[in-house]
Amino acid sequence: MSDLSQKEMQESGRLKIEWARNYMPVLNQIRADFEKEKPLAGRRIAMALHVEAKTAVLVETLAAGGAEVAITGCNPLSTQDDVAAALNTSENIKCYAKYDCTNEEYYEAIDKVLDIDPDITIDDGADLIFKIHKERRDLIPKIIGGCEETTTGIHRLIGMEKDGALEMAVLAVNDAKTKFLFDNRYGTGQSAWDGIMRTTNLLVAGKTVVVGGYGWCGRGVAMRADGLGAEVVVTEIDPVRALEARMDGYRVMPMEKAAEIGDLFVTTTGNRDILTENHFKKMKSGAILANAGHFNVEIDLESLKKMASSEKTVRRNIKEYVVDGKKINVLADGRLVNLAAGDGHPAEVMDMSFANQALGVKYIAENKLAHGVHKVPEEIDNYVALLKLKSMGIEIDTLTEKQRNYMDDWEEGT
Ligand SMILES: NC(=O)c1ccc[n+]([C@@H]2O[C@H](COP(=O)([O-])OP(=O)(O)OC[C@H]3O[C@@H](n4cnc5c(N)ncnc54)[C@H](O)[C@@H]3O)[C@@H](O)[C@H]2O)c1
Ligand SMILES: N[C@@H](CCSC[C@H]1O[C@@H](n2cnc3c(=O)[nH]cnc32)[C@H](O)[C@@H]1O)C(=O)O
Repeated sequence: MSDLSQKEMQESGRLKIEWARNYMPVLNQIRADFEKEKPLAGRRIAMALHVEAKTAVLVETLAAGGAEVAITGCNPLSTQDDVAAALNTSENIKCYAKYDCTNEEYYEAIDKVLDIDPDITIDDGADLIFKIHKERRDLIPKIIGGCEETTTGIHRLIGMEKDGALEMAVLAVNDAKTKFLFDNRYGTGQSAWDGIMRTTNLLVAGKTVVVGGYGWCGRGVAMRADGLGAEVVVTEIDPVRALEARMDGYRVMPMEKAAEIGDLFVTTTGNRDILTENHFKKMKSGAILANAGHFNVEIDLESLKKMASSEKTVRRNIKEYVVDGKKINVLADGRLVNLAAGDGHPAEVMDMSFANQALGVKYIAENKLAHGVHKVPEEIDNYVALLKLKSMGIEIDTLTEKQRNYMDDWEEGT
């Protein structure tokens, strides 16, 4: 990509954005409404999201609503530089993201985004909010609210709220039904496999796939592995989820045991140390490890590096570590395999996630929210679902008055 001229980069990014936009009907409807109503006129929005085509469609929707937007990445390996270049040609949008940036560059870009002096933030992992609370506290009085895209980000913000440390309102976008039921499950289910398959060019059928965590992402990853012909093993720490995995037809066991039989491991927990030294020692030669959860600590790379007698890149986005003469392959440096080694979720699911973001930002702009973590209002969730159904040409029934009364009536029996 770096061999392309700036103009070619912009054109390549623009084509990607147009392609994604064609499959994001809900966000397109919201954009049309925003263009007419300008609900974000005069607003300054700071964003840290994966900078790729679908995110660009969201950014342009917010700008169409009248906002000035500054954006950077939320993962050093998920930025697509051509999309970033295209965004920088749009009016009222400034993009600071860069693929494969150093830690220093990553946080410098976060600072640049915050220099817009935001009244609204949009995060994926709460990087902006943490920076604001720790180092840019002068910004706090002007901020009217923020949106958080992902499960782990919300867990941490709730932690901050409990400690009395959260000094702004945040909308928990991940927890909207039209987000996590589709994005985390069907999105991660498809895009993690897309990333793994395009990176390895190997067959999934006949392999033993170990999925770490059976939350919404884990369910999607397990379901699609099953569909591709793998034998699926799930590891969990939550007894109810472990039971669900078993009843959904998968084998359940501790990672200690799964490590011995897995060909391919996918972590989806949002936690750390899911695959560690003990497990690496037990793995078969040729084992492939990928992370589709949160940061690059689900796979304990530090230990793996220490244990390995050698380490080399054997294919783009695959690092082979030799441990006791066995080859252990890690995809995308343990970062999100769907974004760092793929193009992220399909446009149709990001359509709903980002519709919640756009309407969430409008909601923050129009309501004075108290400090703390707030739910996305049910009306927004249902509106997104209805628009999506409409775009798919699907109609549903509505309750009659008689049915409504019957459901609530405690006096009606058999
Ligand atoms: N790759 C992506 O594009 C993508 C998309 C959505 C969410 N996420 C991220 O993926 C992670 C999971 O999200 P989710 O919505 O599925 O969350 P979730 O809370 O529904 O699921 C996480 C599961 O992991 C389990 N778990 C925790 N520690 C474990 C351990 N040590 N061993 C085994 N299981 C363990 C939990 O019990 C839970 O069932 C989060 O970090 C989220 O931010 C990634
Ligand atoms: N910033 C952290 C957090 C995990 S990202 C997980 C989030 O990424 C979002 N996501 C997945 N695919 C895409 C995409 O293609 N574009 C933008 N966001 C995406 C998805 O909504 C999910 O909640 C990290 O990079 O490690």
